[in-house]
Amino acid sequence: MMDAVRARIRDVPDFPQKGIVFKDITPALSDPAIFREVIDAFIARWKGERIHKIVGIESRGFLFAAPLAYALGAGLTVARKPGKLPWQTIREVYALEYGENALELHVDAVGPGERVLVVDDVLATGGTADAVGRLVARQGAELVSFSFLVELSFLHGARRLGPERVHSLITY
Ligand SMILES: O=P(O)(O)OC[C@H]1O[C@H](OP(=O)(O)OP(=O)(O)O)[C@H](O)[C@@H]1O
Ligand SMILES: Nc1ncnc2[nH]cnc12
Repeated sequence: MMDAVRARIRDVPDFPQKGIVFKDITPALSDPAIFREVIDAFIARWKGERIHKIVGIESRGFLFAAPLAYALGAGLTVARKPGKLPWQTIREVYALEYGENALELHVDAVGPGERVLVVDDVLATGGTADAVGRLVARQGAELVSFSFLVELSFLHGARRLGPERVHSLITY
């Protein structure tokens, strides 16, 4: 299981800067059978978990959050880079494997009583997902888990997020 998907994720050395080995997921998306296998695996993990809303993280997280929300019958919302969301927002700053950034969420994106799943393509240091977890918590929603296609375990992002609330389809 997942071996065919793993085979379609390629390493790109020194992208976007020297010393980073970038996991390029685009070959896994462009093959229809592989893309289906990925989305079906996310669905299999989260169906029956009463997820009310999925937060997709800009930008590659959107690719998985949207079909998963559709399949689960959950709502979809987005955590975006600063200045992209038109309504009133809250913001959290975070350090990335390569730099620093911030993410925003609409104030009414999630709220009390909602079971929320945060979805992204890659878990590296966990800084990005942790920031989104803080945004969700600030709005009083219940953060059920974080779910990723790829986890780079040597960067210990799961330790940072809390291993019991981290799910990954493929681990390196
Ligand atoms: O665990 P971390 O160390 O925080 O890194 C993981 C994040 O980095 C990448 O996003 P990036 O900021 O490159 O944005 P993109 O998806 O728009 O390319 C990736 O898609 C994750 O969101
Ligand atoms: N090495 C990596 N490959 C792909 N996405 C990433 N996001 C952060 N680090 C990454």
